[in-house]
Amino acid sequence: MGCSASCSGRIVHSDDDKIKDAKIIFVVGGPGSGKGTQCEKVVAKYGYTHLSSGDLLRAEVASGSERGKTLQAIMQKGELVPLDTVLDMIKDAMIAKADVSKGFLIDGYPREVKQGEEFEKKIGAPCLLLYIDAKGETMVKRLMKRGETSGRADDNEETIKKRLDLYYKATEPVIAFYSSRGIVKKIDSELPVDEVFGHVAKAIDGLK
Ligand SMILES: Nc1nc2c(ncn2[C@@H]2O[C@H](COP(=O)(O)OP(=O)(O)OP(=O)(O)O)[C@@H](O)[C@H]2O)c(=O)[nH]1
Ligand SMILES: O=c1ccn([C@@H]2O[C@H](COP(=O)(O)OP(=O)(O)O)[C@@H](O)[C@H]2O)c(=O)[nH]1
Repeated sequence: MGCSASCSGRIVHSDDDKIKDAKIIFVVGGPGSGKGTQCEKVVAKYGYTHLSSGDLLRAEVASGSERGKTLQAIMQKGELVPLDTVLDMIKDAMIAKADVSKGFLIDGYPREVKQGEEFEKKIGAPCLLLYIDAKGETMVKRLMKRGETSGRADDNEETIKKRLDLYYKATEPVIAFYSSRGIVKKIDSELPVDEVFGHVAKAIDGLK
C-alpha cells in the first residue's frame, strides 16, 4: 500500500469499504496526448487496473441503452457528460475489481476540478497524478491519424478542436489544483513511447 494517510476515503457502505484504501493514480492530459498508450504499458509492468473514463462511457454507448444515447450526443460534440454519471461508473468499476487490484489507474479523469473533489468525497484521494503533456499541434496530428482507423465518432477535426479547447479551459486547472499537494509528475510525451514510459515508470517507482 503506497499511499497510507493521503489515500484516506470517507466511506460508509460495505462495498465502499473495499476501495477505501486503494492506491489511486490519476492520469491527466489532453486528448491524444498518449494517456491510453502509457496506461497499457503500466498495466503490463505493474499489474494495475486501468479504468479509462472515456472507455467506460463508450461501453455504455455501445450497450445501446437510453443513457448511452444521451451520452453519445454529448461526446460527439466534445462536451463533458454530467459529473455524477462518470463518477458512478468509475466507482462501480473499482468495486468490481477491488479484490484483485494492486492499484487503479484512472485515465482521463478528473476533467475539471469539481470532478476531482467529488471523487475524493466518494472514493478517496490519489497518491500520484501523471500529467501526460504534449503540444496542441502534436495532439491534433495524432488524433487525426488515429481517426483514420479508430472508428471514434469524436476523432474528427471539428470535435478534436472542441475537446482541445475544453481541455485547456477545464482540465488544465486540475493540474494546478493537485500541484499544490506535490503529487503531480509532469511527463513529456513528445518523446518516443518507450522513453515516455521510462519517465512514467520512474514516477511510479518513486511511490514505493
Ligand atoms: N509518436 C508518438 N505517438 C504516440 C505517443 N503516445 C501515443 N501516441 C499515438 O497517439 C495516438 C493517441 O494516443 P492515445 O494513447 O490513444 O491517447 P489518449 O491520450 O489516450 O487519447 P484519448 O483516448 O483521446 O484520451 C495513438 O494513435 C498513439 O499511437 C508517443 O509517445 N509518441
Ligand atoms: O470524465 C469524463 C471523461 C470523458 N468524457 C467524455 O468522453 C469523451 C472522450 O474522452 P476520452 O478520455 O476517451 O478521450 P479524450 O477526450 O481524452 O481524447 C470526452 O470528449 C467527453 O465527451 C466526459 O465527459 N467526462
